[in-house]
Amino acid sequence: MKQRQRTNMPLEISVEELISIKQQTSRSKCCNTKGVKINGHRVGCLGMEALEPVEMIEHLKEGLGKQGQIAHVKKFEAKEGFYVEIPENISKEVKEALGQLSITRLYYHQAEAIQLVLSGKSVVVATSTSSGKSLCYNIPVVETLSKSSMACALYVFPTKALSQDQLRTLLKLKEALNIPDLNIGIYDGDTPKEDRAWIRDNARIIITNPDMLHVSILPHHSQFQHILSNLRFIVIDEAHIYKGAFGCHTSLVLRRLRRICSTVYGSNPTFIFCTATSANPREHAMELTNLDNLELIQKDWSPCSPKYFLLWNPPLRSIGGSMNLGKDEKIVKAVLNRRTSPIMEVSYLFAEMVQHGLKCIAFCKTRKLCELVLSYTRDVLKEASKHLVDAIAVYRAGYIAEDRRKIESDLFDGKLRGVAATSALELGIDVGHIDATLHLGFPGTVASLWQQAGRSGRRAKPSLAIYVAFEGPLDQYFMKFPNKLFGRPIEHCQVDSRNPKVLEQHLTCAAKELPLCLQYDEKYFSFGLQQAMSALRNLGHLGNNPSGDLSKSMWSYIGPEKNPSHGISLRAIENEKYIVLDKSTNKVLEEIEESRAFFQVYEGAVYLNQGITYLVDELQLSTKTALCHKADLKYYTKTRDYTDIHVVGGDLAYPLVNNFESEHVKSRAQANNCNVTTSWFGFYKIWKASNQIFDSVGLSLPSYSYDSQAAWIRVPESAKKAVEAQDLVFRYGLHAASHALVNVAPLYITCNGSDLGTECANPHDKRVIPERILLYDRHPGGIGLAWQVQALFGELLIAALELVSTCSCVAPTGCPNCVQTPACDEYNEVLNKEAAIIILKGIIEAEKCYFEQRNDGHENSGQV
Ligand SMILES: Nc1ncnc2c1ncn2[C@@H]1O[C@H](COP(=O)(O)OP(=O)(O)OP(=O)(O)O)[C@@H](O)[C@H]1O
Repeated sequence: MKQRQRTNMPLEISVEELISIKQQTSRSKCCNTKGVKINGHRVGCLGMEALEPVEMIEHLKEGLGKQGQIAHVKKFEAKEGFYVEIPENISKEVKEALGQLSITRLYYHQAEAIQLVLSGKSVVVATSTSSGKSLCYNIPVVETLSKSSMACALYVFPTKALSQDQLRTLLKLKEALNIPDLNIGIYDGDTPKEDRAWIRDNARIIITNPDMLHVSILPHHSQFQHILSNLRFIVIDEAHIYKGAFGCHTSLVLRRLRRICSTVYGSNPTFIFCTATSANPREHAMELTNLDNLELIQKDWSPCSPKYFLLWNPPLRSIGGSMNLGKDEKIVKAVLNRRTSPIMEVSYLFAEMVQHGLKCIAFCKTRKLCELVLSYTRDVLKEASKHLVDAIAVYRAGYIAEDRRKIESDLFDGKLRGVAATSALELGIDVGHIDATLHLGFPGTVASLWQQAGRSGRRAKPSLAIYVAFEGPLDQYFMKFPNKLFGRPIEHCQVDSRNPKVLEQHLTCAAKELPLCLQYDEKYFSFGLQQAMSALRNLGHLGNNPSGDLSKSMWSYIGPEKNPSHGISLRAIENEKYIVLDKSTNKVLEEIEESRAFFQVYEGAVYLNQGITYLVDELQLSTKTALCHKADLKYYTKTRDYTDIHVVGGDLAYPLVNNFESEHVKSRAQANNCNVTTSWFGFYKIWKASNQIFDSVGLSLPSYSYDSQAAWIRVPESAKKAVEAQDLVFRYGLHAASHALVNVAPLYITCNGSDLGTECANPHDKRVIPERILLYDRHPGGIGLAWQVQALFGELLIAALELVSTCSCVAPTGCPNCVQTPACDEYNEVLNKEAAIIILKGIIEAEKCYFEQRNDGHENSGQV
């Protein structure tokens, strides 16, 4: 097959060029200048004309974006697809079936993947969103299964929604193929008990997830004899999801699966991985399975339409009228330096998209942000085009599965014109054509931003993506240096399958499934096997029969648990949930994980769901139920709480990287297991219109604890004294310095600001907080972030100092660009920027001195 050269270089367009393009071409189609006003500010237009993405950019320049919000426009040029004929070795029947689904030719990469798979090679396909990855596995699977009546396949998806989506696709293909005995079934937690035995015995394609493999299929593998003995293919789609702690667990589940297939059932299935683009797709897939060889396909030959990518910086606040600059110039300047709310900006943009016929997903980092964006967008639509108020919805975790399926299909059918969604919609669930995506803040990784933006323009039409910046340093950095964003390399997918703790956990499961044998099992579990097995023997979890030559080397599970897999969760999923019930309809509105419940529902809380306001009347702790009713309220509520971190010494979840010898800036930071406890003691009632607190109510709720990991460093006594010598309060400085580290962390490690927490000083709680800077992993159980932070602590301290000392803000409490963070448990109340600078300098100096002295000591003792 001959490859053709294509041009897909991104083209930079400056705002000035855009203006001149606008002047040369006709005026924007929408010339309704009246506009929607909220609180006296123009927040959108009244027009309803359908606009193409490029026209929308013009329209925004003339209207909503008039205050210079558009910091940059980048155009990704369209590229043509490179098609080839469906290979000759694909049967006439399969070709005809594909024809019925309008697939008459293949993209070059599809044909390449299919040929490799049919020749028995395992592959990883790492091409862009909507590049036809599903056919890379569906064609070889149906081709093989239609020829051999025994052959089977196992499909693994990370979510139930994706499994449902894939089932629909496969059923269409099966219908077109007309092979009645090609039974396909989903085997997950939602599969009714009465259907399970039939699926186990009859399905030739089973669609499942890693959790189900772990707790059900592998522990009861003999019940799956039919499929495991005939297993020809294992498909792992959306493989990029398997990273961090979840990836580590999944890799060990996949190794257990390979071992059982080969040792018990004599099958050696071909693996087909599909993944979003990452820096290391092949290495990542190999680490997930411990396969020696995998063919990589990453050159993408699918067509794509042009995409316009806008960077949108909310305007600086304007203060009108009778302002007396002379009176307190400093404070006025500080206020002037603040930008308007990115949440409002996204809401206005969302309304514009919907009004002008661009189907849109507004990606927000948290569930609460989704609800706020929906609610504010509806406020604009009420003024601009009332009939569209219900054409938008929220899509996020927490909603019951049935509600989410309804939103997916309404979006697909066009009943909905837009959704405000969390990353739950980032994965490839087919919601039909999307024209535009909005991104409220940087999602944490470039890979994730491209994945989200890839949800629009999936067919041949141009599309638009707008990234709206928060005031935080990372977002502002990208607004200032757009090329740093567009040129930023895609991150690696990190999996550490050698984590000894996780390996031991899965070895107990593996030994229960089939006795372990060092000689045979090292090829699945690598070199850590011997050490982990001996640890398990010492714990009394593995036992052998010493009488025979063979049985002596076979180690069975003899530990205390009947089903060891039941005690091991692959992802930090909480099983304990609170339900929120609408009293008047008895409808369950949401299920909230226990760790988050008391932030949202308590007696007197104002709770938002699909943009509707409810008042919580009662929280029943015994039944874990919050009862509420719809209420039109002019205020919202915010809990008052504090979080204590108890660092547990010794036993590390992840091995400590001894960064004394590494290339990183040296520091004595440590990473330890920790216990995080949140206590709630009250809540504020705050007027929506003015953001003014008007009431404070006490609360008595049980505290909530979870285990995680933290990285921390001690503050030297000299730094504390230096702060106090300036008449500054140490705890204010410590709090601000800790925030600065949280703010710079996403520049160095793959995470969101909200993934990491720190010890936040509470204005009403005068307890002494430990003299340390500590960053902890906010995910119950931890996802390995503390370990990454610990290795980079030296760099983070230097970057934090630079951030705070170069920030031009003048208020003692700093600004969101330096020491404030939206993730602060204490609403950024107890902060002091000047003291933070002294503390950060003090730690950096102390660490430098320590290592210099250490080096001198080594040299003096003859060591280098
Ligand atoms: N060879 C082809 N010819 C025409 N259309 C195709 C071809 N291959 C795939 N498509 C269409 O492209 C769309 C996207 O395909 P698919 O969902 O498989 O992409 P994907 O890469 O798996 O997407 P995601 O990254 O979101 O998971 C589908 O509508 C599919 O029918």
